[in-house]
Amino acid sequence: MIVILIGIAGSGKTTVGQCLAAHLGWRFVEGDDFHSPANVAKMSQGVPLEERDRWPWLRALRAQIVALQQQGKSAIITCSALKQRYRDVLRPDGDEAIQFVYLKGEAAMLRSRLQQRQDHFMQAEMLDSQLAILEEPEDAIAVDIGNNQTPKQIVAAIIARLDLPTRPNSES
Ligand SMILES: Nc1ncnc2c1ncn2[C@@H]1O[C@H](COP(=O)(O)OP(=O)(O)O)[C@@H](O)[C@H]1O
Ligand SMILES: O=C(O)[C@H](O)[C@@H](O)[C@H](O)[C@H](O)COP(=O)(O)O
Repeated sequence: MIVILIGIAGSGKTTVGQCLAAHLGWRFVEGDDFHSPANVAKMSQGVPLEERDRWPWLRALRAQIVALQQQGKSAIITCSALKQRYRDVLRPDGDEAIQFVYLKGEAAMLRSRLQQRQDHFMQAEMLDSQLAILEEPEDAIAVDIGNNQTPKQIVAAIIARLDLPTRPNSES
């Protein structure tokens, strides 16, 4: 099974995704690693990506998903995937073995997190552009990330909502 954590920058895709993958003993695939150097340079300068910048990135991630499925591997993947047509690249055929989990949080909290986050090309100034293009997914399981929930609590909520197996010897 492939679980794709989606949402606005700062929603915790990487943090929660690493925690969830460790808990399940699954691979973790960071979607941001599939950006071209040109995309990273653009975002580092505070310039939001355009559609044409996103297609190669999304297609590369899709290729990774297909490769994982061919190898019979389960994985947690992160990708903002803010628009329906981006999600359709990642899951073109409605494959039920690929599940989107939308980390849903309020803009003020996301902004404050991005202001505090260090060493990342995506700065807080980019938040408004992300909020502007977000198409709230109808094809995802939405998980609330508010109320000061810890990553572990959010992981537990995802596991419960998706009815995922937990390893007997994994830490909670
Ligand atoms: N549940 C949480 N509670 C508090 N801080 C969090 C939580 N999840 C993520 N963070 C912090 O918020 C920032 C953004 O998280 P990150 O995982 O990078 O989000 P994304 O990958 O969606 O952009 C990071 O500094 C991270 O440590
Ligand atoms: O972790 C984050 O801060 C975000 O996920 C971030 O890296 C970014 O959102 C995309 O990778 C860019 O693509 P979009 O402009 O399509 O979100």
